[in-house]
Amino acid sequence: MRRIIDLSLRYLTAGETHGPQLTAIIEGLPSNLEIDFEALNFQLHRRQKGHGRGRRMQIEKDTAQIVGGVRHGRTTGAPVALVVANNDWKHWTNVMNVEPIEGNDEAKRRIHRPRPGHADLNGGIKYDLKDLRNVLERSSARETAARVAVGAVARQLLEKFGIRVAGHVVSIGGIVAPTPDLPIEELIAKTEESPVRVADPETEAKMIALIDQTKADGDSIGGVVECIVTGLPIGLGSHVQWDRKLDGRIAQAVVSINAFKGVEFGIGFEAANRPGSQVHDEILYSEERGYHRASNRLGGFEGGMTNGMPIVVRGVMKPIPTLYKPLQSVDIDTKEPFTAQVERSDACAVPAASVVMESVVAWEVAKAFLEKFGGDSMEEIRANYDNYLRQAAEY
Ligand SMILES: Cc1cc2nc3c(=O)[nH]c(=O)nc-3n(C[C@H](O)[C@H](O)[C@H](O)COP(=O)(O)O)c2cc1C
Ligand SMILES: C=C(O[C@@H]1CC(C(=O)O)=C[C@@H](OP(=O)(O)O)[C@H]1O)C(=O)O
Repeated sequence: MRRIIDLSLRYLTAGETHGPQLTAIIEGLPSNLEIDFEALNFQLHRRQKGHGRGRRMQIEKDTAQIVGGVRHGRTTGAPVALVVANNDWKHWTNVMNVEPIEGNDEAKRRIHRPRPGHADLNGGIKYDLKDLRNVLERSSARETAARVAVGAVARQLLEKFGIRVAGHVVSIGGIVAPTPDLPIEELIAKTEESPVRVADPETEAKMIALIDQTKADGDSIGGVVECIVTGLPIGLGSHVQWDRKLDGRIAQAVVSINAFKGVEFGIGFEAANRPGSQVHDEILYSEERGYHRASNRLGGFEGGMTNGMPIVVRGVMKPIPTLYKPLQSVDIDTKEPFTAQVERSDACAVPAASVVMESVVAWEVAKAFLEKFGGDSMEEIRANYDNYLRQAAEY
């Protein structure tokens, strides 16, 4: 039998939210990529911030340890293994290790009243698990800490080729931030210190007040986040096969983030309301810039390929499912109506989610980059990249 070996860049994560740690393995990185550990941990730190998060974020101080594939600060070409420890584990060892049996303390922690909007009921039925904690533990967005660590490595690879990934919050609970028409460096600087990751102080104050009110009401809110990727060559992704279209792959990655329900590129759904003349980006040519566009309404993609303009992608996050004033549910033991179980929870995680979105987008772009310019070492990739840029400049 012929075995098909997947040589592309890939990763897997493992670990439970209240288990000892999260683990990620990245396969397919080239050798000689310098890893900046401080920059990696900075991304994890950014994901923990944001107004509206619950107490868990005060317990955790996320840092990644690299336990494979890196020596002397550089990748060796071997799989890179990363772990992020859960500080909270020490409070959960009994709950995680002792089976809940009628009458014991752990039985009180068994989850049997599924939360609408979370994975509890579907996961319980699918995997035939009578303690819905077995679903919650893995469906928790704690897993996104591992994805941010992985995305931070992808970012570092992209940065070596001048490709930068940034993000910010567009709206929270219906409050929309004015569009920041700023160069990417200024956008990062202006939104970085904001507890809701917006550039405008007035919007920031309104969003904070709404999050506080929502929390006081025992409710939750979602929002829209935007990610921008600059410095891209033309031609990442491909039109020739459905699963090689990079916009499609980014869409999948974005909607895979916990609580994300939709995605759009450039003007997105607004394209439905305009004639073509106000949607398509006219093609220009100059000696110094080569082919470029008069606008970027399509968010950097045509035919599933980058067109050299920045990728602009937005994702919508629904409100957090766990409500302190819980919704109607059913007890899976008795089938009687009950309100859903309440677990410690965030009221709004939109600012944190914007960092997760940057990370998954960085990953998809890095994967497409290596598909096009791939080699076993950074030096080989650099040579392939330079050669392509020369070829494209002569086109
Ligand atoms: C950064 C982040 C933090 C989250 N925090 C919570 C939380 O505290 N409580 C909760 O119920 N859901 C939280 N969620 C959302 C759930 O993880 C998510 O709704 C759940 O896994 C079900 O998946 P789905 O919403 O994608 O269908 C969070 C999501 C993200 C991205
Ligand atoms: C742990 C994180 O987010 C968690 C995501 C989450 C959920 O249901 O998705 C529920 C909460 O879990 P806990 O009950 O442990 O506080 C959040 O804190 C994190 O982002 O690192």
